[in-house]
Amino acid sequence: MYALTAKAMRYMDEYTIGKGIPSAVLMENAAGGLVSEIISRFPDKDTEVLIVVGHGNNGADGLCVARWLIQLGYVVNVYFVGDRGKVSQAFTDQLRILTSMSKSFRMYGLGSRDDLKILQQRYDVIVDGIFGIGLNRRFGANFAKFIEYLNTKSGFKIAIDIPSGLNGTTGGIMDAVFKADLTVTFGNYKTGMFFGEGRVVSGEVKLIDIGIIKSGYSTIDDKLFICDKKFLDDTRHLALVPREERSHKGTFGSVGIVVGPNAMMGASMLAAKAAYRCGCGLVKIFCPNKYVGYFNVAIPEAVVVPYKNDDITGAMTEFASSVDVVLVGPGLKEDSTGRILVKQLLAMEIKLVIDAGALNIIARNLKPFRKRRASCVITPHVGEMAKLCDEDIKVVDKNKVGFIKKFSQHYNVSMVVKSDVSLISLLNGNDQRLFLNTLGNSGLATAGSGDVLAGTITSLIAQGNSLNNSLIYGVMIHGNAADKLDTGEDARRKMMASDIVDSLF
Ligand SMILES: NC(=O)C1=CN([C@@H]2O[C@H](COP(=O)(O)OP(=O)(O)OC[C@H]3O[C@@H](n4cnc5c(N)ncnc54)[C@H](O)[C@@H]3O)[C@@H](O)[C@H]2O)[C@@H](O)CC1
Ligand SMILES: Nc1ncnc2c1ncn2[C@@H]1O[C@H](COP(=O)(O)OP(=O)(O)O)[C@@H](O)[C@H]1O
Ligand SMILES: [K+]
Repeated sequence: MYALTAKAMRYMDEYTIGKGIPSAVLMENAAGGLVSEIISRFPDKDTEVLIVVGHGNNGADGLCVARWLIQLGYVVNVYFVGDRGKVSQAFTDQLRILTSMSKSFRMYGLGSRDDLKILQQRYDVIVDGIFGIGLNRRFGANFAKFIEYLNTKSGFKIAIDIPSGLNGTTGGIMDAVFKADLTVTFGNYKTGMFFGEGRVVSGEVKLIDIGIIKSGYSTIDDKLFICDKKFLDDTRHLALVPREERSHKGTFGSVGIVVGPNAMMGASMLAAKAAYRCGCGLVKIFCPNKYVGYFNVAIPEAVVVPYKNDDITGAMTEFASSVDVVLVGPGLKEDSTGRILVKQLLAMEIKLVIDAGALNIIARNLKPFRKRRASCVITPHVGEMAKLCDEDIKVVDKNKVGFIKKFSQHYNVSMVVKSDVSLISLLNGNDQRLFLNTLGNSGLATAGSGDVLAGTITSLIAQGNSLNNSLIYGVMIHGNAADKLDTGEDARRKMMASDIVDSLF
């Protein structure tokens, strides 16, 4: 299941229609899905429903929903807020069917001042069919005022396909936006529901299968595969190597964590704990002599390998060669020793997870990264990604899909760009696949949760999983750990990185 841009979704609609499925059938399927949602939440036939329709196919969906509800015996009023001269063919067809089947039906909002009273009534449910994915420009003050008026009304608010005023691709708001409690979306999620204001204004999102023909996806470049709980549960056992019963600690691989001389030690400690919690057999920590005692106390399960400042490179080569995968970056300072450590690791033929401070070092000079011999994955948050791309953070944040796509291809690296909805790019030769993670919650917005993710991914690699699977399942398992703790707003408020470690698996 994908999230698509508005343009790609229109293409998929047209592709499906071109394969012989009439638009009216898609619309009937869409309305059927939406009506089922209303019935399950409002089974009482006395429920009063206001459906607001624009002149396009989103409005046509609204008319189709009205017909179903009227037939089922609900109390329904339909209010038109479009341009009468521009109604779409589907709108005309749906209106004709509706008026033929329900002789007493009357659409309000066509000019009579009395119609305002209909709008001002109290409704149990308000359905928004003003704009869908056809919204392609700002709509100005009148529409904005109307939508804002709807937002002030009481009643459960349902958006058809996407909330009117939300840009289906970017999540930006065009003048005003309908604030939905529920969005019933058709065929695929729209990318705009996950970016910008999208998550907030869409409310709960229900995806309805309307019969879109799947072969059309193959030509769409920017599709984002959705990583949700169902995908994690259904595929985890297929993607990750099983834990053998006939085993010893060597069976499950070793993680090496490189700690710099002026490090924030807590970050490496969290990563080390997460690595153990995710099942690797051994965690080794390469750190300055002066830190040995702290690590021994904080994480007695780890093997601490101290180094002196006079032979860092030799000691590190030996250390990195003694483990299955190395993690560098959490807590790492951008000083001269940090730079030496990163440069050295990039030059080695090892498996490497690069995070945080190490990414900032790489961003200053991308040449060694481009020429690296290490097979690696990188885990920047949006700020680190902006540095890597030498761009303003706001510019990157607005077009994360574009930046991850390009960077991942250009530097031939699988990666995640972390945020409230993380994006993942997996490379397999020339094949690039993009994913959007929906697991996790605002409890993760706490210092150290990125270190826990880095430890999680590194541990999965140590156990023999591919870099790509470790990256994507690491992100999902990390988000799921936070979701397991999420019993409500207070639980999200008090969540700390250490709690997330304890909730892994
Ligand atoms: N094509 C199909 O067969 C299907 C379409 N469906 C529905 O159709 C919707 C898309 O319909 P449309 O493409 O007709 O467009 P919309 O109904 O989303 O947009 C409304 C109309 O407003 C116009 N418009 C755009 N921006 C405007 C602005 N700023 N001010 C004033 N008018 C503006 C557009 O030209 C369009 O005619 C989907 O969101 C979905 O609800 C679904 O029923 C699924 C099947
Ligand atoms: N609001 C949120 N909803 C879901 N996940 C979040 C949210 N905020 C942060 N995260 C996740 O938490 C982690 C934070 O990582 P990062 O920014 O590197 O933190 P730190 O450097 O403090 O460890 C990422 O995996 C990110 O996707
Ligand atoms: K809508």
